This record gives sequence, C-alpha cells and structure tokens, in this order.
Amino acid sequence: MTYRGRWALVTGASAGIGAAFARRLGAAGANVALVARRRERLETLAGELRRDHGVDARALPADLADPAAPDAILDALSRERIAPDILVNNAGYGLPGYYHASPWRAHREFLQVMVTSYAHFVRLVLPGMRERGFGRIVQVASLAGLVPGSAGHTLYGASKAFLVSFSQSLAAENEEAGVKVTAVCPGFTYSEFHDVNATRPLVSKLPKYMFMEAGPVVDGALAAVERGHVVYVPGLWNKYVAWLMKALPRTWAAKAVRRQSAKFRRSE
Ligand SMILES: NC(=O)C1=CN([C@@H]2O[C@H](COP(=O)(O)OP(=O)(O)OC[C@H]3O[C@@H](n4cnc5c(N)ncnc54)[C@H](OP(=O)(O)O)[C@@H]3O)[C@@H](O)[C@H]2O)C=CC1
Ligand SMILES: CC(=O)[C@H](N)C(=O)O
Repeated sequence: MTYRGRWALVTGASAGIGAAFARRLGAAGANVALVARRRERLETLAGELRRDHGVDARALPADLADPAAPDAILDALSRERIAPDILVNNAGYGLPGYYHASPWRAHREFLQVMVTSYAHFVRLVLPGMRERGFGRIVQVASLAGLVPGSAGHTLYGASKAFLVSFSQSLAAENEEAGVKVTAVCPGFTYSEFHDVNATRPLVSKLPKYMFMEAGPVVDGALAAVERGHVVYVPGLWNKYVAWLMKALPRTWAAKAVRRQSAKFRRSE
C-alpha cells in the first residue's frame, strides 16, 4: 500500500512503536507529522524521513497530558493546510503500583494521555476524512485490553479496553465513508516502555517468545487496517493468549491474569 501524497499524524513518535510507525509510513510515501514531548528526537526523525524517503515531515513537540494539545496540534497543521488522512494514536506509558498509591493528578493525566487525547484527535481528524472519502485510524491498544484486569498499573488495561471498544464503534460508523479503523493489541514489545516505568528488571525475566520487535507489530497493524481488520492481535503467542482468555471462564481467566501479572506488574 502506498500513501504517497497523504499526511499521517503519529503520536508517541519519539520512540518505540510510534517511531516504527513513522518510519514505515514514510517508507510507504506518507508525509508524517510527529508528536511527542522530546523535540530533538522528533526533529532528528523528521530529517531522517525527508532524507531516506523524500517525504515531508513535521516535528510537533507537545505534552498530551495537556488537554489543549490536540487542538493546538491540528491548528498548527491547518495553518500549513495539512489535513491528516492517517491517524496513529499511539502515545502512552504505564503507571505502576496500586490505584490508591498514586495521587488523583497522576491518574487524571494518565487518562488524558491514554484515553481523552485519543478520542480528541479522532474527533478533530474524522470529519475531514469522511468528507474526502478516505481515512485510516490506527489506535495502539494492548493485549492487556483484551484480558481481565491485573493488580497494579490499574488504569492501563481499562484504558486499552476502551480503545478496543471505541475502535469497534468508529469502524461501524465510518466504514461506508471510506474510513477504516483498527485497534492493534500488541503483547510485550521491545521499546522504551518498560524502561520508562522501571519494570525492565521484571519483564526481562519473561521468556523471549513473549516479546516482539516493533517493526513486525507495525507491519501487521498497517496490513490489518487496509484489510478492515478492526481488532488486530500481532504474533502467534499473543493470538494464543487472546484466544485462551476468551475461551476460559471469566473467573479462571481472572485468576490466570492475576498469577501471571504478578511477575511483571509493580505493586508499588
Ligand atoms: N511496549 C509494549 O510492550 C507495549 C506497548 N503498548 C502501547 O504502545 C504504545 C507505545 O508505547 P511504546 O512504543 O511501547 O513505548 P515507548 O516508551 O517506547 O514510547 C512511548 C511514546 O509515547 C510518548 N509519550 C509518552 N507520554 C507522552 C505525553 N505525555 N505526551 C506526548 N507523548 C508522550 C513518548 O514520547 P516522549 O517521552 O518523547 O513524550 C514516546 O514517543 C503505548 O500506548 C503502549 O501502551 C501496547 C502493548 C505492548
Ligand atoms: C506494555 C504492554 O501493554 C504490555 N503488554 C504490558 O502490559 O506491560
């Protein structure tokens, strides 16, 4: 699939899965608007995309914990007459510990980044996509959004379950308008995610077959959105876990998640 001449907006583009999306989309000919907090990383990546793929690229540093950020980003793009045909909602992190152990501000900001900013970006780009009869919306959820909640990182699985359900409704509402929507649900993926939330010592003890590189996750996600696959789980192991969690009685699945997640969720 070529996206030559189209603009993509990628959040969380300064590292990991988001940076992989930006590179794959650039390689497919898309111009790419890059959003994250680390300006220097975005500018370096924008230069790489221009140099390696001959596409246009913009660095748009922003903290998505700021409720005004999505409007400011789309206003900046609109001033340059840029209207995204592709949105990759990806920015995210894990907030370790039990719910009562973090202040409400930490939870409020988490929900702003992981849930509200996603919904806000979609609302800002969707009308234009529908008018043009073309749109691709990829929302990076997680396998954690398809399984019962774990102890620790309390809002994480819930935020990802929201993205799965939100994407399903968006797909149903917009299929006729030429707008395709996919929630991609990776399992453990090599990125900075587990360094940022200081769980690397825990997850590094997990079997390697539980992990995937970001590139194949992204390749699968882009192929999934093109074929209209609304909830996409990359990798055989993750597909097996998703299937097992659906096949088991809920109480058994919840017990299994509780047992397994104790190995990689921080309780403090
Ligand atoms: N890695 C994994 O095992 C899995 C990850 N996921 C999901 O994938 C997505 C990407 O994570 P991943 O690539 O792994 O992790 P990384 O930590 O490598 O990348 C996270 C990205 O999100 C950005 N980000 C974080 N907080 C903010 C903020 N407040 N404002 C703007 N940007 C922000 C970071 O940029 P910066 O710090 O520069 O702001 C960075 O670009 C997340 O939604 C995560 O939940 C899902 C399943 C598995
Ligand atoms: C980052 C992830 O979503 C991973 N599956 C985890 O739960 O840590």
